Amino acid sequence: QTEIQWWHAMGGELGTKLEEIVAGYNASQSDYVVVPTYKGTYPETMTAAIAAFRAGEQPAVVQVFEVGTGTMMAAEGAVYPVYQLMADMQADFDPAAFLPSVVGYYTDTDGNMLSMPFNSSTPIMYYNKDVFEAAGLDRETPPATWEELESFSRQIVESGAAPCGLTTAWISWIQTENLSAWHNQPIGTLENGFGGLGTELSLNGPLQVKHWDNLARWQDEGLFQYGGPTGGDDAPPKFYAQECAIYMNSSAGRAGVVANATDFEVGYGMLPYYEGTDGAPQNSIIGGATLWVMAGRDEAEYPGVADFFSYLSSAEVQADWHQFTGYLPITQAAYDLTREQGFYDENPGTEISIQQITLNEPTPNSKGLRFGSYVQIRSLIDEEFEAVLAGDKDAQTALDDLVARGNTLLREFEAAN
Ligand SMILES: O=P(O)(O)OC[C@H](O)CO
Repeated sequence: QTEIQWWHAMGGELGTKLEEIVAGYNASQSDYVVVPTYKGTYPETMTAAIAAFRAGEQPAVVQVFEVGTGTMMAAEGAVYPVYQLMADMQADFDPAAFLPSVVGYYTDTDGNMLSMPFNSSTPIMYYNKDVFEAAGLDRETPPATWEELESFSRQIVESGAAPCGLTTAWISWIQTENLSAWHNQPIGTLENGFGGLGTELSLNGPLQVKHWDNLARWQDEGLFQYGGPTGGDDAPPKFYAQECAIYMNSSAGRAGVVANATDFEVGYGMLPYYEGTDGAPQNSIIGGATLWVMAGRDEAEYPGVADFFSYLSSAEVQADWHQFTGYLPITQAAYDLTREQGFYDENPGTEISIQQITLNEPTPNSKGLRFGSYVQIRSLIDEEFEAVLAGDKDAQTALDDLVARGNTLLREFEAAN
């Protein structure tokens, strides 16, 4: 049997489910054994894979979050593009089977799919229906706008129903990148970087400034609690423990919510938008990750990788993964199967992610982003946001600094590629 190493970043309930899927594949045939290894957060997993490649110790497959796409695309020689692998191995693979918003993110300018969609998400809102009711709010109505979210949070805190209104995962992905797409605002030139390496960041506009200033003010007023940098690991427990009544996270935060938020009823909603913003709400953008195949492994492994990918994208496996985790059904067939199985009717709120990502035809501001060195730029986003929370800078200064620092990284990346 040929072993295939798969490095991934799925912890908690998601990691357990991933291992279950791998076990299902390994039991389904006897030529290959896929060996999954958890390598930490998305940035840690990607950094580990790049370092391993330099040392000649790369795994055959690595899970890379969506914002690593620009860097991986530029790493020619280190990756074996998926469209090429599937053609070389004559594997069962139809890019048209995937949802358009997913395919668009991972194809090159010639329309070739470079990595294998596996876990695509989008951020949504979760809220505590019981706390809403205790605060005198309608338990069936989540806030639709940021203005409502502020007043609901105030009512929740002032009534004593919960000590905090809002917490959120991912300041970068949710409160900056998706905030912008949802309001049809750019975060960079050249179609958020899709148009080429000469792109510059532009996420210091009035919308982003207003939002970061609001989050800092809401923190000072006791309405908002920060969940920490990168994915914001401190946010989920605040929601589970009923400390914060409203929580934003990946649609795949659902697996954790189902397992841990067991003492109260959870409601789901779309992301809020600022009243009176032209074009809002637009559509949210995808997150999550895809599987990149690394070059330089023993040739015997690649047919197995192709076979495993075909298994992973089958409607049954995808529908099961989608239903358990909250990740999007990445193929039309998995979406149809899930609906036929009655899952959306039996689990209200589980279709919000798909409705939100397809709410409107994506614009150049809302189809996603593609920047080199974006993993580092995300760290800058966290750093500058924390400076605003600490009262060291106002949001305009922090976002101006972020643009300047990020553009330096983009110019270095452009020069190196
Ligand atoms: O938590 P995930 O897997 O939905 O990913 C969230 C972000 O897209 C990561 O960049």
